[in-house]
Amino acid sequence: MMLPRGLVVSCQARADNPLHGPHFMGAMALAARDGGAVAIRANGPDDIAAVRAAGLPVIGIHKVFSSDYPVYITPDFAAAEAIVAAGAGIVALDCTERPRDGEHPGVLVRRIRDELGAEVFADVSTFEEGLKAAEWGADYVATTLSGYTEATQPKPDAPDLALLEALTNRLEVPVVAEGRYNTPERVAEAFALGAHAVVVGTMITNPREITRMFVQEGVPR
Ligand SMILES: CC(=O)N[C@H](C=O)[C@@H](O)[C@H](O)[C@H](O)COP(=O)(O)O
Repeated sequence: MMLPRGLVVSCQARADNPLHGPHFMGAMALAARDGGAVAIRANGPDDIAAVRAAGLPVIGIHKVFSSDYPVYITPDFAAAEAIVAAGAGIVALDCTERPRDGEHPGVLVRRIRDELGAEVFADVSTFEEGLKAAEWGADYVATTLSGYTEATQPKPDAPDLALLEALTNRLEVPVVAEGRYNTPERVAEAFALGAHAVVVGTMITNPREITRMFVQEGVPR
């Protein structure tokens, strides 16, 4: 198992974010490592190649947006291949069975393991999706997509601890908590419920959103 127990920091910034680009994401990864992160989650070959310099295991994703399909996190085999070539030892992908421009997630899980020799990190939104992903052979199951699929909307402010607990109670594979874990207390709660690791993104690596939160919640109107 490549992913140690502990805190994973997601270092991602979209094109509209002033911190977009491998230079900034590489620096974020070094900061996260120095702060005690055990692994980095990053998007796309360029950022993945840059965050590798931190020397931690990399959970790679490849976001490919489409106007026709809802699935965008590593939707096909070519996307997975590109991020493994860039240095991701673990490939995260959308394991919901929603329509996608790519292979069925069960096929992707098998091919990523067999043909690319990488571990598979299944991003799911429901208990049933988590069970299926584990059956397909995923190495980790994560709550990443809870709040982001039709079945789980509207998106709550809090993380989906109920889903986390249901999965940790049932599955043998390590379960990872991800999505809206934005305080140390919430991270601690996830470990108490049996999470193997917790992924934190926005609240560590997105200063624009952090600033927005301080302004919205702290500054009188
Ligand atoms: C749904 C989706 O596309 N999630 C993405 C997955 O990589 C990222 O945008 C999130 O930032 C990440 O999951 C971490 O979550 P949070 O930023 O809430 O700590």
